[in-house]
Amino acid sequence: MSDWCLLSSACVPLDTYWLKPCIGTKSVRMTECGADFLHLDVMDRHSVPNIMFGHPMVECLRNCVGVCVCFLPDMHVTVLGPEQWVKPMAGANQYTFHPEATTNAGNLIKEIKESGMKVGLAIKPGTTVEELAPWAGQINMALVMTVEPGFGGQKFMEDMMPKAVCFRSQFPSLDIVDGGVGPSAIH
Ligand SMILES: O=C(CO)[C@@H](O)[C@H](O)COP(=O)(O)O
Repeated sequence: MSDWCLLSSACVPLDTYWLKPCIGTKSVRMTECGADFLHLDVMDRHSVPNIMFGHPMVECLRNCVGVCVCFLPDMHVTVLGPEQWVKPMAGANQYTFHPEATTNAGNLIKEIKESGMKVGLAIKPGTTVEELAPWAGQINMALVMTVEPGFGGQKFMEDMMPKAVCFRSQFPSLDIVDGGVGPSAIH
């Protein structure tokens, strides 16, 4: 038997040591610059072709950010079976899911509220306002996606604006757009 071995050090980016210098510091900076809350994209590769954040991140971020600023994360959950992550994410401020990903949006809204979180409903570019409207009276945020979910840095889809305008006129406190919002999109 040979007498050597390789030593591999685990780098789990889910403790404050790893998070604080990157996401933690950036989150604090965004809040100091005027962001009202943090929007954390949760992706599972099945619902969108990307993987991002998991529920342990809520706790870790709270530990490294919460001491400095008011920690109000909105978890934008773009996964198959969004029901399964409600309890693990119960420390977040808001749980935003896609009605396209569940067969029982009404029940999920109830579960999220019972877990002490606000409710957001997000619609992909291909989903109509009509699919979200029936829930408008029960939610805190309607997220009209202005990019296809999955990646940051995409171009703002101007043709989604009629949906936002429609929500703003019917439910003045609700609509918000997500994706590609930068100086060129704000006019
Ligand atoms: O939910 C998503 C993408 O799936 C969005 O939240 C984007 O992550 C927004 O990124 P930017 O367009 O602002 O870079």
